[in-house]
Amino acid sequence: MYASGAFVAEHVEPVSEQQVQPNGVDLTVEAVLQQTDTGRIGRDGKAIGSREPVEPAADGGTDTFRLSPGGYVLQYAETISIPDDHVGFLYPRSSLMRNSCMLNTAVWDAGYTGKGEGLLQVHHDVELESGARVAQLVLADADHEGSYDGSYQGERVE
Ligand SMILES: O=c1ccn([C@H]2C[C@H](O)[C@@H](COP(=O)(O)OP(=O)(O)OP(=O)(O)O)O2)c(=O)[nH]1
Repeated sequence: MYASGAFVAEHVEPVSEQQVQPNGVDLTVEAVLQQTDTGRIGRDGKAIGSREPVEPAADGGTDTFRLSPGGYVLQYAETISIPDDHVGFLYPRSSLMRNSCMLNTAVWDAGYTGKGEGLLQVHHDVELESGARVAQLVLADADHEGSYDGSYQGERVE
């Protein structure tokens, strides 16, 4: 069973009322990166290629990422903590999809804490304001053996 948005909100920081949805919590854009060299997925390890930030344009006092078609790494602004007995899934906001963009995501493991990342595919020019809501995190009940102890534990958490 999926948890309510109010329950998910207890595991997202910071969170405003506007972000809390009936079934989940919206996450917002903190930064957009472009990969600049080769990464590697090996049998026993992996390496993430270097990335460079896309500089936002200052639009009447608001920072806006103006993105042309391509693949970008999007960094969320919120720290997520996936509680025991749950697994997290992230979906794009449908308005992003309706604007010819897609956010690709993976599994959010029980015990993970951090500010995660997603792959943003842009199929038509789009503008994303810094701090805009782009995705929704949901939590489902899940059995698990052990808790997340991988290389991304605590990422970007001060
Ligand atoms: O779209 C997603 C999905 C998950 N995560 C976070 C939560 C998850 O628990 C963590 C690690 O994901 P995964 O286990 O898939 O990473 P890996 O590639 O297997 O690396 P490692 O073995 O170091 O964990 O990344 C994201 O940032 N974005």
